[in-house]
Amino acid sequence: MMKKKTGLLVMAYGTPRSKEEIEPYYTHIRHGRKPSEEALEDLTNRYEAIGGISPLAKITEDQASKLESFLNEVVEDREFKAYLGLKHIDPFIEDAVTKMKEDGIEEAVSIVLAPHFSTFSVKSYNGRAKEESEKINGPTIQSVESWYKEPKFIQYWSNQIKKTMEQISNPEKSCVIFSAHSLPEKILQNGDPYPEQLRETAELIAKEAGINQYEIGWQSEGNTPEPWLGPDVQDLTRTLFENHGYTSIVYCPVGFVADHLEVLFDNDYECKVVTDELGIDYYRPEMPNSKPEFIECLATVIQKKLAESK
Ligand SMILES: CC1=C(CCC(=O)O)c2cc3nc(cc4[nH]c(cc5[nH]c(cc1n2)c(C)c5CCC(=O)O)c(CCC(=O)O)c4C)C(CCC(=O)O)=C3C
Ligand SMILES: [Fe+2]
Repeated sequence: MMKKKTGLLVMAYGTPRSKEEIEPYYTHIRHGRKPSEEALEDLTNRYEAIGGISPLAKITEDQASKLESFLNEVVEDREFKAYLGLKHIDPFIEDAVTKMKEDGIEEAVSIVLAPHFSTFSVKSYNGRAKEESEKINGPTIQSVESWYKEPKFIQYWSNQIKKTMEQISNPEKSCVIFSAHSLPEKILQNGDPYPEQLRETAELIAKEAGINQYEIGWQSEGNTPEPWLGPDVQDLTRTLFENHGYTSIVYCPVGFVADHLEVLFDNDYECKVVTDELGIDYYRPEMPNSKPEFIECLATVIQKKLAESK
């Protein structure tokens, strides 16, 4: 059978690969404005605290290449080639689209390695990809908009929670916090679906895992004067302890898919400072990374997208 060559555009946030790359990366996040010495030092120290640099670069590459292999095993009529396109560091999203064009790819499918749609995140990834392909008369791109309720994703987290609950001696006094990256509250004015999608993910996972003590929290908010979505996971931990006397908290940062700064620092360090202070137990199930069941989940999402246009 003739296999249709298909570009697999895998988009992700990106991370510095060395200490030297922290400044240009941070400058890109800040729309070209250099960070102050102080802000740069603060970010460098946070990377230092998780081992010098983030494991994210390697994990993202691994996720993309495993997804390519998996799809090539299960899909008979296509030959996928993965292209990594990053938001804040090279290879940028535009670089990936250009490369696909150079490689003679006419048809592509894209996915963002973040489950929930927001105008701040997924919309800008997909917009940049489309804009570039229009500019260079490049491949047509079918974009996955969100995959926060894909049953295999729900299954992944519910299995992780069940495993964690087995380690807890009195699970009836535990609470699960489902979280995602906070965004400026102004997204709500335009009816952004992001908070509702996180709520839906949480409800589906809780039902599947058979838990009824859970809350939604927000984490990693930016350092700007405008209001951000709350409650913040650290504040929420204190409130939950005061109101319910929970003896353990299970942090599930379901808005992310890998071990990176937001999880390894904002959860594993910052939230743990709070649970230690309160004298309660901290749990954080394993992130999906490139575990086979997660790669299969992403492949299913891609296959469903491609089936829509048949
Ligand atoms: C929605 C969202 C996701 C999830 C969806 C997605 O994955 O797309 C995400 C993921 C990530 N964010 C990351 C890193 C950073 N994000 C920052 C700053 C910001 N993030 C924002 C949003 C998001 N970020 C926003 C609104 C800002 C404020 C500046 C702005 O308006 O754009 C800053 C600046 C300093 C600071 O504030 O800490 C850093 C270093 C890393 C890599 C970690 C690593 O290297 O291990 C990852 C996966
Ligand atoms: Fe971020």
